[in-house]
Amino acid sequence: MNSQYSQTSRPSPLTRWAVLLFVSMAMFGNYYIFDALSPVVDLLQSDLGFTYKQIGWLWSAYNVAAVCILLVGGYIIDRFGTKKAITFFAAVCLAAAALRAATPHFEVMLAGQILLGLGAEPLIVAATATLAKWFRGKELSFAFGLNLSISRLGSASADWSTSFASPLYTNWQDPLWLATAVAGISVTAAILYWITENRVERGNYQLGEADAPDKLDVKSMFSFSASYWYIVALCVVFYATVFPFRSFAIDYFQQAHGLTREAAGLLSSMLPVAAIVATPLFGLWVDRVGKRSLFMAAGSLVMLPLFLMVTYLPPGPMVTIGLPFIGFDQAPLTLFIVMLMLGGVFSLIPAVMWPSVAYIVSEKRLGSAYALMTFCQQIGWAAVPLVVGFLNDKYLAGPSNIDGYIPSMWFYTCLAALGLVFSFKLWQTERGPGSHGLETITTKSQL
Ligand SMILES: NCCCC[C@H](N)C(=O)NCC(=O)O
Repeated sequence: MNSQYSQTSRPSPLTRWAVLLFVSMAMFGNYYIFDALSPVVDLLQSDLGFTYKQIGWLWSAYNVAAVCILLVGGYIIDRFGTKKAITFFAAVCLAAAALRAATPHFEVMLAGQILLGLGAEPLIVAATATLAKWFRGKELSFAFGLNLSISRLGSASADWSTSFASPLYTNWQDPLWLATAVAGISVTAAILYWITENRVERGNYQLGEADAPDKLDVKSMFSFSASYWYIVALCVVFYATVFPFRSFAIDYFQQAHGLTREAAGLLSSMLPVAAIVATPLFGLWVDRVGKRSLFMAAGSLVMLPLFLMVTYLPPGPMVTIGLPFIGFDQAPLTLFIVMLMLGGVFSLIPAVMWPSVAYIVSEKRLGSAYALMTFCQQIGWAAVPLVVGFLNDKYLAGPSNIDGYIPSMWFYTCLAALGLVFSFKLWQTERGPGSHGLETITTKSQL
């Protein structure tokens, strides 16, 4: 596979950064649409009579669809190229967002979420392939970091919409139409990327080929090392804890802690906001000092008590939270501290975990390794909202019975405990003869 630009005919840095901007804007929309459902959870219940179980299904439908499409998404990207694939999948996300907003029927909304899973996850894979194509041999890690930060800005913006678009939150539908408009930005950005790449191709510039997009290589997947499987296991339980907690967080803060929707949105947005700033910084730090599995174990340890802290600790005094231009509101100190710590973990573990795979797996198997990891991630992430929705319904969780949320908080804690076990096993392995250098490789040692 030719993976290098020809030195004489490389596109200008400006073109490269324009591509990063367009692809990242497409990802911004992708993350916004996904997260736009969280702030309307209580409205779906009050206006449409949805149960927590049904809402759990809305989240899980996304993952089930993603699991299916991940098996063929790589082929589609390979066959049609990244510019067509990104535009196509962004258009699928737009259709999904419109379908989800169009009617009050659960089945139609479920179809919208399935369509979103079919569009959004392969769009992420196509975006990764695009960055690899345009930035290989250049500022690839930095480009990935910026791309993830802009994506997380999409998540944060969906949370902030409870403040900057608060007039829309008189009904369940208008915030979802806003998400559909944001999906339009995604499609526009994808088209701009297509035009840019067309110009580059017409100018006879040579672009490197991306790594083969993520495809599942069933034969070789069982020969990955123990360290790889510990990372996959951590990935599964980590995202199966954080993403579903985020999905239910705004509603949980409103119902169990009596916060306004605005305050709950601001509090929930602390997770992606912390990640926007801290993820690239943690990446730089780990590159300098190594100790990757120790960092993952430390992150898992910090996460362990957080769900019990929000459940059992006294709320403490009210503090002002928020950001200029977005808004300010009041929230209990305990929740603020917990979300700050969770934001730290949400920055640290992804910043260390995803790049660690590259030290463990040979370059030619990276595509399969990441595809398999994402595949497993989706399965865990699909199951947990169903369990949480079931537990909340079974124990009649709600403002008049806030103890009904305790079982789901213990469930998150059990998952976090499993994460600690897997990261500890990884750390043990990486300190022994089976080490891949996760603890020792640094930017200095590679010079
Ligand atoms: N809110 C969109 C979910 C993105 C899922 C994606 N497969 C993923 O895990 N990305 C890495 C991350 O940390 O966001």
